[in-house]
Amino acid sequence: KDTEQRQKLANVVILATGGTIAGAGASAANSATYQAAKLGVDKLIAGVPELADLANVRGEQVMQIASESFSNDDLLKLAKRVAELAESKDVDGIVITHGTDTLEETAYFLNLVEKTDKPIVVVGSMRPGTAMSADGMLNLYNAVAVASDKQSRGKGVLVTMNDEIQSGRDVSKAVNIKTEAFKSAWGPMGMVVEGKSYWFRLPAKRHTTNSEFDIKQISSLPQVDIAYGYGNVTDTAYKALAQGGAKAIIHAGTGNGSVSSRVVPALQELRKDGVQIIRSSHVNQGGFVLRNAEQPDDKNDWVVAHDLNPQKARILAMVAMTKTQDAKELQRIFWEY
Ligand SMILES: NC(=O)C[C@H](N)C(=O)O
Repeated sequence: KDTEQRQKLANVVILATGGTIAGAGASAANSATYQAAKLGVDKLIAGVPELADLANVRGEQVMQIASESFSNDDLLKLAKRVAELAESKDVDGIVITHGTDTLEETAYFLNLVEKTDKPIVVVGSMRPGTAMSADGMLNLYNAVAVASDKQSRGKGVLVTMNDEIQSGRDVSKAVNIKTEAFKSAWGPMGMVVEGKSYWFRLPAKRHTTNSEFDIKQISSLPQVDIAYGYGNVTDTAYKALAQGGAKAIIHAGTGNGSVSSRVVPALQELRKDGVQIIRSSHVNQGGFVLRNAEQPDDKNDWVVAHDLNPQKARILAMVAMTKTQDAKELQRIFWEY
């Protein structure tokens, strides 16, 4: 392309972290059996030559891992690099290729801590590039399309999977074997079709430039762990997590974040010892925990996670606890973000 045409296109940086979108299987029939995090970012970009029609694209390999192994240090490393790039005058948008298992956690983390209105789009795939009907190429094409579109600015961190534009706050991996894997209880924000975005909704919760959190002020994250609620549950896991150093425990509760009578006394004790107790729900898609329903949260000084699933509640608790150790203040943050 001539220089004049190139100058008109947006500059998009692709930060690669691994996942199935960079995966490879033994044969084209292997859609589910393969190794994640094999291909480098240059190969990913070379695999979709049409990206050059959308933007001036360059890649950086930030890490090369399957996303189930993502650590808090990895989150910080990635978020700090995103912040540096977002400040650069010659970057208009950022795409992050990521494994789908914890993609919803990273997208929400970035949504909370990046102080920019430039588009940040997180993307993955359900099938490796070597499989028949691989979904990574189109997902990546859509991510670059959204990241280079001025309309995407100021809408928080976005996720492009299966032709949909989802809010990084709301979206969650709800299905693990289909390409239609990512859903939000509140619906997608828009669609991308043939490189063009169509928008229908805006996020109502605080994010990015309107967030009180800033990655530049965060150098470490407190330990927050999750324990699961089910019939016949005991308090063993909760006590062990606290003993292991958890500053907050997310209760991945049944229904409305309900807590078994066998577990309640231990959680009241742990709260007295300074551990934050955050009631979330593990119902698939559409958990919604009400304060003082099911449990007397005011009396116990516990927090409810609102509509955040347990893994997203962990992210918000870690970020919030870089600023406050007060349960009432944590609750305000859980309502607002
Ligand atoms: N589809 C995927 O990307 C799954 C993979 N285990 C990952 O999260 O890295």
